[in-house]
Amino acid sequence: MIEARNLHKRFGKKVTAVEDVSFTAEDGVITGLLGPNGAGKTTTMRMLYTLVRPDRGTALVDGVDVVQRPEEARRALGVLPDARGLYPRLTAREHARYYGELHGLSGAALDQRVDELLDLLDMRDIADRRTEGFSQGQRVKVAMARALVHGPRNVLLDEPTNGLDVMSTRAVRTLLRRLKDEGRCVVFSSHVMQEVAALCDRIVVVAHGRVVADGTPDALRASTGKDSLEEAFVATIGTDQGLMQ
Ligand SMILES: Nc1ncnc2c1ncn2[C@@H]1O[C@H](COP(=O)(O)OP(=O)(O)OP(=O)(O)O)[C@@H](O)[C@H]1O
Repeated sequence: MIEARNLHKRFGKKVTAVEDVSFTAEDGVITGLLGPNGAGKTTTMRMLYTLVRPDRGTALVDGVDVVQRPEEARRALGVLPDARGLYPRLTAREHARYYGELHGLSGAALDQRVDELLDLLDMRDIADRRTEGFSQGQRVKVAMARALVHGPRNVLLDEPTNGLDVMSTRAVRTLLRRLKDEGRCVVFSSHVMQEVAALCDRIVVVAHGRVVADGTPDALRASTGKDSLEEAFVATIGTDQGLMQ
C-alpha cells in the first residue's frame, strides 16, 4: 500500500510542481494518476520512489516512510521511471538479470523469473539483443522487466504505455491486471484518459500540482453529473487539454 501525505515540491522560486498531494493506493487495486502535461504526476511519482525529496509532506510504502527510511521503502517498490535509462551494451535479458541480482536473486530462481517475464511481456525476440537502438516500445518492455524482476509488492509506473503499439499496450494492460490480481499495489500515471479508464479501479485526477478529484470511475461520473468519464474529466479539470489522445 502507498500513502502520499501532503506532498509539496517547488523548483526554484517560480514553479510549484506539487502542492499538497495526498492519496492512498490500496493493495489489489490499480490506481491511476491522471492529469494533463505539467500537472505534477512525474514529480509526485519521483517523490514516492525516493528520487526527489519532498519540501514538505511524505509518503509511506507499506508503512515505511520514504523520507526517513528511503532504502527500506525502495526494496518494496518496483519502478518504471519516466526516463527509462537503459544500458546500451547490455541485452534485454541481462538487464532483468542484473536487477534481479541487485535484489538478491540468483541461480535457477532468477533464470525462471526472467524467462517468465520475457514471456509475459512478449519479448522473446529481443531478449538477447543489446538494447542500443531499441525502439521506444522495446525500451519500455526492458524497463518493465527490470522493474518487476524481484516481485515487488508495490509497483509504480510513469506513463507505461507511452510509445507502445496496440499489441504491446494490451500486453502491458494484461500484466498490470495480473499484478493487481496477485494483490499488489499498482500506481500508474498517464495523461491519456482512455488509458486510465480502461485499467483503473481508482482514479486520482491531478491538475496544477493538486488533487482535484479522487474516486472510482463511477463516483467521478456521479459527482460531476456526467454520463461519460470523458465529460466528467473535462468538468473536473475545466479543460480537455492534454486529456485526449
Ligand atoms: N527538475 C525540474 N526543474 C524545474 N522544473 C521542474 C522539474 N521537474 C518538473 N518541473 C516542473 O514541474 C511541473 C510539473 O512537472 P511534472 O513533470 O511533474 O508534470 P507531469 O504531470 O508529469 O507532466 P507530463 O505529462 O508532461 O510528463 C512542470 O511545470 C515542470 O516544468
